[in-house]
Amino acid sequence: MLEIDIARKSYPDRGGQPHLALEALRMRVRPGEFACVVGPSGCGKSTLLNLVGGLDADFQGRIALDGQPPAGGVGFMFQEPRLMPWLTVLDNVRLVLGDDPGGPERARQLLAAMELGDVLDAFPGRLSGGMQRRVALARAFVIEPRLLLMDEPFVSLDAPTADRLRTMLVEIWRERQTTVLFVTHDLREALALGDRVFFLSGAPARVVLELPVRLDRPRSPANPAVQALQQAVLERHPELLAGLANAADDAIEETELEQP
Ligand SMILES: Nc1ncnc2c1ncn2[C@@H]1O[C@H](COP(=O)(O)OP(=O)(O)OP(=O)(O)O)[C@@H](O)[C@H]1O
Repeated sequence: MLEIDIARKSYPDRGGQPHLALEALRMRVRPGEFACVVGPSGCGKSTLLNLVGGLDADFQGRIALDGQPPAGGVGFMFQEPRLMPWLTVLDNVRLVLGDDPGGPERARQLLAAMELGDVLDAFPGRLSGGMQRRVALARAFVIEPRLLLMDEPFVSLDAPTADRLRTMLVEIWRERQTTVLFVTHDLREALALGDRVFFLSGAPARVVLELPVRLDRPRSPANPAVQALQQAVLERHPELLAGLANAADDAIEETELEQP
């Protein structure tokens, strides 16, 4: 179980005033659950992931994974793939493995599963944006993390590429039962991916709504059931609409594009 109880997280020095980013933020994520976090731009989503991943310890509160601070066994995937340009695809994934004897074989298998078996020796500069994200996805899973933190990993990709990556992510997640905390601006993406969606308020961010998603998988953001759920959420909680990038009008447009 991932337990997040953040009493306060503030940043110093904002025009002389401290900026209170998170306050009274509480979340519980079950083992193996795919949890999504949505919220307005700048509300503190990346801050939350940094605290959960132990990249920032300067906060008041408690974060525990199975009762312990979540040190080690935590994987990250960010908005940018953050690959080393001077290393090949295979070496980028092997880089995070340390001395793990089974690691290199696992790296090859994961890259093959990501349909990157033919470009193991290529350098990242030669790859498309979607391929680079697939390398980053393989790198995130190769350490077999207990917890995977994802910060808008599919942003700024075209829709079919992002969809394909989501499908691949859900496939590996289901095989491995990794606990995932996935941050996105896009409510439809959250509803397509998550077992549970946490909605954050504007700063100081706290959880204002927690929504279990019980739709069958596989789901895509364009799936009518996902769109209907999005509409239902926004009709019932119009206050959420203000801050979310994915306004209801977008959903209607996409539904029309889906018509035969
Ligand atoms: N190192 C820092 N020092 C000072 N203020 C910071 C720092 N990092 C973030 N902030 C501020 O804290 C707030 C939350 O930032 P954060 O990046 O966590 O939001 P976010 O929800 O991830 O944003 P976005 O949706 O734009 O990705 C913002 O107002 C930001 O300016």
